Amino acid sequence: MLDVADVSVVFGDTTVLDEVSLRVADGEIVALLGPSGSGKSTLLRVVAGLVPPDSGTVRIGDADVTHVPTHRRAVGMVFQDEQLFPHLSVGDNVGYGLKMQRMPGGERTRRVSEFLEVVGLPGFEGRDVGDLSGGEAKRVAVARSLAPHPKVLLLDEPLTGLDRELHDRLMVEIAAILRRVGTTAVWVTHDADEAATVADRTVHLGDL
Ligand SMILES: Nc1ncnc2c1ncn2[C@@H]1O[C@H](COP(=O)(O)OP(=O)(O)OP(=O)(O)O)[C@@H](O)[C@H]1O
Repeated sequence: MLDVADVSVVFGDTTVLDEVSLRVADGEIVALLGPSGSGKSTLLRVVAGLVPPDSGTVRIGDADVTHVPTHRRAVGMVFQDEQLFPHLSVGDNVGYGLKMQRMPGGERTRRVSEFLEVVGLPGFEGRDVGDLSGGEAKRVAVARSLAPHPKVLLLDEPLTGLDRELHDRLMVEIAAILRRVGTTAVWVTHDADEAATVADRTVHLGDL
């Protein structure tokens, strides 16, 4: 589903990614481990189309997307400091990407409620995001990223900054959601235990 081949990224005179290759099968969850500054976020940003590689290719499904803009790559993202749109309801947050895709209102409403159910928050459409707990907000962010049916989901240390108990609970919950949906995902983490819990396979950036 995802095929990163010989990707290099150079910032100034520093080579951050040096001919990195990574393949992720359909429905597979891969954990990407590596020390701080090793280029994990940069690799996700290349897959997302936010950083153009200096060389190499990115394929998603059957398509070479190396030069395709982010919004046409069918990639979902969940970041560490994920911010929901504070001025939008929970439902409008989850439906945001669908609106961008110009999905008609009725279908959008159904898709939003489907994904709020998927993340265990049925009926939360009208809630104010400011009233959500940290765990609920994170699950809304996951619903928002999954609702447009991304071909690949990229998670960049999605649980960093949460207290241990919430971290451990959400780690299990989110991994179960991704499995249920059959999502193909790359999950960046510093934490080898988190990697072992959430992923089908763990890769170390230094080995790629
Ligand atoms: N746009 C940029 N311009 C210049 N240097 C950058 C840019 N983005 C990242 N870097 C540098 O590239 C290196 C890799 O950064 P990256 O964020 O990919 O690492 P990481 O493995 O995700 O780190 P962490 O685990 O700390 O988040 C770092 O040295 C960083 O300072």
